[in-house]
Amino acid sequence: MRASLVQISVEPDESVESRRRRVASLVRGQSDADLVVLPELWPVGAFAYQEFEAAAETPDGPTCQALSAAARDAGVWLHAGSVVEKAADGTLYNTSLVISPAGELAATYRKIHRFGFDKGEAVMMGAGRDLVTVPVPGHLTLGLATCYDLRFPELFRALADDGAQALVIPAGWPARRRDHWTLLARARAVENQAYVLACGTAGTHAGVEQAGHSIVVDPWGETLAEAGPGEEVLTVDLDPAKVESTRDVFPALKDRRLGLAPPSRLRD
Ligand SMILES: O=C(O)CCC(=O)C(=O)O
Repeated sequence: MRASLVQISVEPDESVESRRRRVASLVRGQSDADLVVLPELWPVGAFAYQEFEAAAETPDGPTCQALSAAARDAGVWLHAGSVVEKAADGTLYNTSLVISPAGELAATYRKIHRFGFDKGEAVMMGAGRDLVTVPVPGHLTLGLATCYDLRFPELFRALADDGAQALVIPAGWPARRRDHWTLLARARAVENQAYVLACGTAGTHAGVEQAGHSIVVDPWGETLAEAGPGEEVLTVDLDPAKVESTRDVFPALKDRRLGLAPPSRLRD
């Protein structure tokens, strides 16, 4: 399975509409891939809180339409990163879109852990509640998470329990915590014996310099590829058999002692 992570630069001098056109064209250029992954909230910028309301759309809105056409033209599965979703009741969500090679919206995932503590996304957006896995026929089963979710290992263990073999994490991770990003990406791969495909943004928006450094880690924890800080496409071949062989050769997941974890404590 060939995966291409498209690390997009998000800068304030480019409009949402022109970035959408540019990104659709970048996706069309990835027709050699089976799966293309984009970052978190790339249309508006993950830290452009003031613009969330104006940029909000439905899951099948303009970003989905532009990217569905691009996925169909390229013949790829597309994790289109996330958009600001406005639900029917007016609540905003940070929602990832997965589009099939036929250009159909195959899955959505609302970010469960909202970033910002007492401001930004944490107060402006609703929290997702559903785990989402997406089988890519003939390839790997994807487990979906977004940015700050990376800090919550229990989410990834639940995704692995649900059959995830590749953990796909679009992000808008700040440069000043770049070490956490790569460390946690590797940790999630090692502890779940799964591929990690973590796609971040480049550039600076809303005064927050982005880390870039998108990274692909294999189920043994080896970094297969890591981007630099700027706009870049990272292309990596993944071997679906490696997940099962790693779990067979080093069957640590079988040694779990269940019942030690506290019950789920999702905040509203
Ligand atoms: O956890 C972090 O350090 C960054 C998280 C973040 O930027 C986000 O979730 O948007």
